[in-house]
Amino acid sequence: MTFLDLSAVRKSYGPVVALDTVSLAVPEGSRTAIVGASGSGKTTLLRIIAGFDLPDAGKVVLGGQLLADGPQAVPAHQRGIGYVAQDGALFPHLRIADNVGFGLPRDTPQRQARIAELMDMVALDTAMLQRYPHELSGGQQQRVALARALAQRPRLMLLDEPFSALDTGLRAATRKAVAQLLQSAGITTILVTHDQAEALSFADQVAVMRNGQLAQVGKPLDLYQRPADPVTARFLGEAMVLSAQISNGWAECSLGRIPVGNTQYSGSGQIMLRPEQLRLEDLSHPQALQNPNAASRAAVVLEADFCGPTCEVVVRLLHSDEMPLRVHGPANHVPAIGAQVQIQVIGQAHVFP
Ligand SMILES: Nc1ncnc2c1ncn2[C@@H]1O[C@H](COP(=O)(O)OP(=O)(O)OP(=O)(O)O)[C@@H](O)[C@H]1O
Repeated sequence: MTFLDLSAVRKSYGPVVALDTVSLAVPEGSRTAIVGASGSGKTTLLRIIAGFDLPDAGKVVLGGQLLADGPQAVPAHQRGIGYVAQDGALFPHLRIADNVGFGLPRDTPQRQARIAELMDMVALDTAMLQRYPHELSGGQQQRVALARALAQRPRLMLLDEPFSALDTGLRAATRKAVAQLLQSAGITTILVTHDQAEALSFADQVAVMRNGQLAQVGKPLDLYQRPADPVTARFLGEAMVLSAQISNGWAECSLGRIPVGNTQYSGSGQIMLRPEQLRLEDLSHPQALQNPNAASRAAVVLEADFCGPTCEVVVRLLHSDEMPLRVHGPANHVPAIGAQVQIQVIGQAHVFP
């Protein structure tokens, strides 16, 4: 069931169109990630949902309540929406206890118990309550910011790049913990990020923004495997886009014949393969020689970089003027520069509609 419904929301700052007729349905209890390049309108959209900015036109409805109809709007503090900013925005001069309890009534016997309960929810030790924000790590500060937002028992939680200041390991762990916490509390959540991997792993719905519009909205796997266009494809991860002649469920391209997923289309078009769909095989491998696409898939290694668990190899097809292709291979087999190899294609290619 739709919990947050945005319809035809528009917002301009002078001549800059920040949001251009954005409509989005967010199901109750779900996690939606809004992902897009810098300046695409993500923060503007979040601020309009929170009530910090007003739309020029369009409606914002939450749980059946009309929050904004153009510039007619319910004020931010009456919306029941939690907001966690990029830097956590904790009050530096207040101890953690007062940061977490900032919006809670003072002088009530329940206050301390509620603060302790919130610390427990975000898996922080209550021994930290007497410290100041600068005495906590970045990840701990983000959890305090989340606890402060949860204190209001929000109907909807908005997270604006809350993990971006954390280093890689802490970032993934904090993201996972926050996702689990919000899911178990049943709080509908919207995460804004410019990190596509973060969006794909956090959310059950991903909305890709481009130039103030939603380019595509869908489930993470659907968007990754079946992007609407090459720009969205490349935004969500590495993608190889090849010209092809498509008919009867097959694409003829510089890599030979490849089965395609969406078979309705026929004619000339473009197909996409992800790097994990390509493998390199030694040309002397018996399977390589038997492959009917053997000639078109022969390639020479241009670059091979060892990257820890994998190696990244750039190859050029021997019998085509196709741009060099990037392949992720196992780290225990880094091919030599100049070696001749054969490309294996795994699974189906995606045809751009
Ligand atoms: N207060 C403002 N005054 C004027 N222009 C603004 C204002 N806020 C945002 N903009 C413009 O609106 C557009 C969308 O900005 P927004 O901050 O929503 O993008 P974003 O996708 O969140 O970007 P980033 O990832 O860099 O935070 C940009 O062109 C930005 O310059």
